[in-house]
Amino acid sequence: MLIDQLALLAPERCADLDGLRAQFACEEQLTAEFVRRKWLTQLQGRWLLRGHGPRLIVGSYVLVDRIGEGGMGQVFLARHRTFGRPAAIKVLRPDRRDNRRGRARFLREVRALGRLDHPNVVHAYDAGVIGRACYLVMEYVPGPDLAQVIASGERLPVGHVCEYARQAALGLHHMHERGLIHRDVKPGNVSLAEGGRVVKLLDVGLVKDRVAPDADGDALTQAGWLVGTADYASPEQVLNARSVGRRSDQYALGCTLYHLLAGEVPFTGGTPVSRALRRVTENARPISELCPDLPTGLSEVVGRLLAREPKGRFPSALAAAEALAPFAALLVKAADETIVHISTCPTLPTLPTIDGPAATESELHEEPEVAQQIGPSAG
Ligand SMILES: Nc1ncnc2c1ncn2[C@@H]1O[C@H](COP(=O)(O)OP(=O)(O)OP(=O)(O)O)[C@@H](O)[C@H]1O
Repeated sequence: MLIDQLALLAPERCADLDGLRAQFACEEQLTAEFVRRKWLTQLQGRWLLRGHGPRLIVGSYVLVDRIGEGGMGQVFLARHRTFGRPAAIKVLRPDRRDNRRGRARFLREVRALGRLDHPNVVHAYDAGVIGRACYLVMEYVPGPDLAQVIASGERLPVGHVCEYARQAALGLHHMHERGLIHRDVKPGNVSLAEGGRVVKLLDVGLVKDRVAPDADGDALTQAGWLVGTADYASPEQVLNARSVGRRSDQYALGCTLYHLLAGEVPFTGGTPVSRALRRVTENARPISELCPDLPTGLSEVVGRLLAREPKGRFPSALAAAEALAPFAALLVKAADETIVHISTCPTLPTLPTIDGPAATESELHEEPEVAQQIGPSAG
């Protein structure tokens, strides 16, 4: 049976299998029963029923469920087949596979992550190609990400926000030391792990490699700030994506920090493009006008991160982290409980687990669009 061959069931379930097999006429019914019992996820059930079971296996991992999709990739929750540890697998989107830029951006993320090793940057475990599908296996970061926190309407304590920004700055410093510029720092790319205690920078697909620039110059990301989110891009990135430097990441981090503290981005109103252009000619409204109760000195730190000229910012992301430390440490020391109370964020999606909700009959028979695209027979 395919389920056995793929070793999809947890070992403790296998003891009950013979009895169950006797009760069901065919493998399809048995698969549906496994999903009903939550021994298989809905994704696994759907793909098995559509005959795409083998595509659930990606290298040493088995796909568990779909986490989300970005401009470049579809991201899946997966489990190591031997060790059982979770991982996130990003697969280049089917519509990008024949696109030179799409592939280049994906491979750029793979190469960049392979050079990084820092607690505040998502770890890469593995990468590979199956058929035409490139994939990247990463540390699974359960979240929520800071965009989800903002969307939930929950206003985090200032100390927590500063600690998150401090850790993100340390992650950026590590990247900068290795010649990489993130270029897409925004709340959605800053995610939380370990119950909200640890920040992880995600999605380094727009990274600029100062050590080994791409053969096609920087044409790959000329529109980088548009690809990223215009509300967080630095003035120099708005003017010319090629001119970004390490301090551009500080500006984007400053916008992220501002958004978390004030509940809005530094420039509001108008269109995304008009907001981005205003950044070139205007200073951000001082955060102290929106948040008069911030601790003394924090507004200056935010203002320095948001300096229009890069030379007005901190000399390094490490210096920015050090400047944020006094505002972060005060509250982080006192917090020995989970920092972000996910249950109080009503809009956060439930992340899929093997014990997710049971599938409905119609969901089980949905066309597994993604499955068509993964695996040796996809190409
Ligand atoms: N290592 C990871 N662990 C858990 N979730 C992840 C991981 N990497 C990405 N994700 C989630 O998967 C989804 C898609 O991520 P991805 O990085 O592909 O795109 P994005 O940042 O949403 O968009 P874009 O690539 O266009 O900037 C997001 O919800 C992201 O939070």
